[in-house]
Amino acid sequence: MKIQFNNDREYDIIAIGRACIDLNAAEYNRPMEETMTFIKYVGGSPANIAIGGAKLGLKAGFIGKISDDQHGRFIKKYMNDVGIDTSNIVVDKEGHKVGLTFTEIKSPEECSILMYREEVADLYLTPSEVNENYIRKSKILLVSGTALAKSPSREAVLKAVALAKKNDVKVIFELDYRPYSWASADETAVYYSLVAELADVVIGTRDEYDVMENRTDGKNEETINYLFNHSPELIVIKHGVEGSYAYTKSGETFKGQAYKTKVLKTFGAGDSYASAFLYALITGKDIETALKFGSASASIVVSKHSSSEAMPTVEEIEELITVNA
Ligand SMILES: Nc1ncnc2c1ncn2[C@@H]1O[C@H](COP(=O)(O)OP(=O)(O)O)[C@@H](O)[C@H]1O
Ligand SMILES: O=C(O)C[C@@H](O)[C@H](O)C(=O)COP(=O)(O)O
Repeated sequence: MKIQFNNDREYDIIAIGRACIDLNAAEYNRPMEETMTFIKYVGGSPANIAIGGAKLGLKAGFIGKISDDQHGRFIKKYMNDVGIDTSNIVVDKEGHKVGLTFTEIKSPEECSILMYREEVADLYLTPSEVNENYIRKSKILLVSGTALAKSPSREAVLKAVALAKKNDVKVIFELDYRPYSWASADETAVYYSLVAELADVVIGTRDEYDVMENRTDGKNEETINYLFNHSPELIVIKHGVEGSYAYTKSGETFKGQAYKTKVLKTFGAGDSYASAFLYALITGKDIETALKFGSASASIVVSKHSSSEAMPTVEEIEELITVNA
């Protein structure tokens, strides 16, 4: 099965949500309390996915809100420099700052992130800052679940999803669950299921689907039976190093294997996976190949220091797949 996209569109992918700052521990194998130096990168899951896509050659755009300061300008310049259209990134005029994510690398297996997301600019994106004329130019609208955590960003995203559906733009919902911004598990489940039911493709980890279903120990079969009663035609459920599954509405199941690598840190896997998986779908590859692209991209990024800057090229991904064939 292949997903059909509108090929007459100027953009391959427009992402909506946060563009932030990652501060990744420069010193490895120690807790954050003992980490004194951090290296700055652009971060934020949807920004990382757009950056990954642009590095693979996709024409990408971004809808979001950044701070009117040095960090906001750094983000915009970086995104421009990698070829992302930033015309629909709004600069906040009310003093809201971009989110910061500090990362801790205690060991390759034991990594964590610490997010500073109080009153962040991205959650102040308003519906009036979402433009139909922009969204209609894209094949895909990539929605990050975190952008649903608070109003007015929540309504801005719901407007974007409605406009995408009206204009035959495929809605890809990356569950991207970050507990920090949400008021309660019930609220998260309400908005996650609302958007998942409207999306064409849903991507998330098993744990994130449990958040959507407001349960623990959920089963993939139950998740797909529920979602295939609604709009989704493709559902991707990731299981960390155990690999990932793609399910199609027509009843096929595909399994993607993780590629072994020398892991430096575990974060960045999900965003690199999503960008390469979507790249493969957009360029007409089949789902099995898309799973390989996602897994290979993630394998490359977990072996490097950043999430955004480390995003691989098509050649690097293809080489890894070939070596492991
Ligand atoms: N330690 C690892 N080594 C190699 N590949 C990995 C590793 N961890 C994850 N991956 C790859 O990244 C994909 C997404 O990882 P996962 O941890 O499920 O997502 P997230 O980062 O969103 O939590 C996996 O399906 C796998 O292909
Ligand atoms: O999404 C964020 O705001 C933080 C990211 O930029 C950070 O690099 C990260 O945690 C990525 O992890 P992933 O979701 O496993 O790809």
